[in-house]
Amino acid sequence: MTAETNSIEVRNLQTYYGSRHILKNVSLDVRMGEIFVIMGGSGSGKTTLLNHLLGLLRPSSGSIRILGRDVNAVTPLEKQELRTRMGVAFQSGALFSSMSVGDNIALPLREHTQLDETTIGIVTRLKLEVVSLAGFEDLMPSELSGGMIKRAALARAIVMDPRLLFCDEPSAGLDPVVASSIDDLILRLRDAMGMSIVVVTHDLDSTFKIADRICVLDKGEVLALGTVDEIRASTSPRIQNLLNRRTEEAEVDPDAYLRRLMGIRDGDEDEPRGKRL
Ligand SMILES: Nc1ncnc2c1ncn2[C@@H]1O[C@H](COP(=O)(O)OP(=O)(O)OP(=O)(O)O)[C@@H](O)[C@H]1O
Repeated sequence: MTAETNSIEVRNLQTYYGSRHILKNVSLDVRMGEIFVIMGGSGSGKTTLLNHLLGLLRPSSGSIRILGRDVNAVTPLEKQELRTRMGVAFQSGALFSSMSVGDNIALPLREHTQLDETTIGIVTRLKLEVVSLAGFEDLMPSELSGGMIKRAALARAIVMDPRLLFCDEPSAGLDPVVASSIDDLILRLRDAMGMSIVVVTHDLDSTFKIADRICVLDKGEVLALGTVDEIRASTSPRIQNLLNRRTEEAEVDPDAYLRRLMGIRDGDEDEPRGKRL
């Protein structure tokens, strides 16, 4: 039974928006306990795929099994039960601004469990401690920094001890040091709680730091899927192009660039073309 080794199984997923073909025959597995990064450029289909995995979109065809259940064949009650086993940290943090940090984190417990308030308080404070925000429960979201909001969103996403955690662009908008500390936190959460974590990002540094396996999406297709080493070693020009984009930009030959600007063609004797016109 594959459900014991895979927390997600996607087979031949196709998505159309009207006549536009958005996801093209996507198949992938996310294994229990791994950090699986979905990366790709803007418009490659990352958010659309994430929405499918969360059961928010119906595929045009293909199947999606989450924790052993076909998300498009479950009853509404089963879907609700499945959702309590999945935590989601959205890109913006998505905390309710009118509630304290503690109330934001306690919300899933109040909505989905019968726990009494004392226990809810203990679990909330424990989760805040896990994300290094101990003692911040009485602050309002507006009093937190960008990095703290991401941490609080992660605390809320794990408050129900999910088997599967989804993080949408967890380090977007953060400076590199804070972004790196969020990467460390994601690694620590997986090690401490043993859950599978699906991260959607376009950040290469973050991807290579946290991923066990990477799925590279390009124009709605799985361009590559493998470990960090496998992706780095890929000989596909499209993958290499993606990985080396920054390097290529950094390796512009300043002399050649200046010659181009001045209109000097290769082979010309340093005479700007403009002079001859
Ligand atoms: N509701 C929609 N209706 C029509 N087209 C859509 C809709 N949502 C997304 N698309 C299109 O689907 C494609 C994939 O979009 P998606 O948001 O999944 O990409 P992405 O990789 O998450 O991009 P980004 O990193 O910019 O968020 C894009 O071409 C987008 O324009």
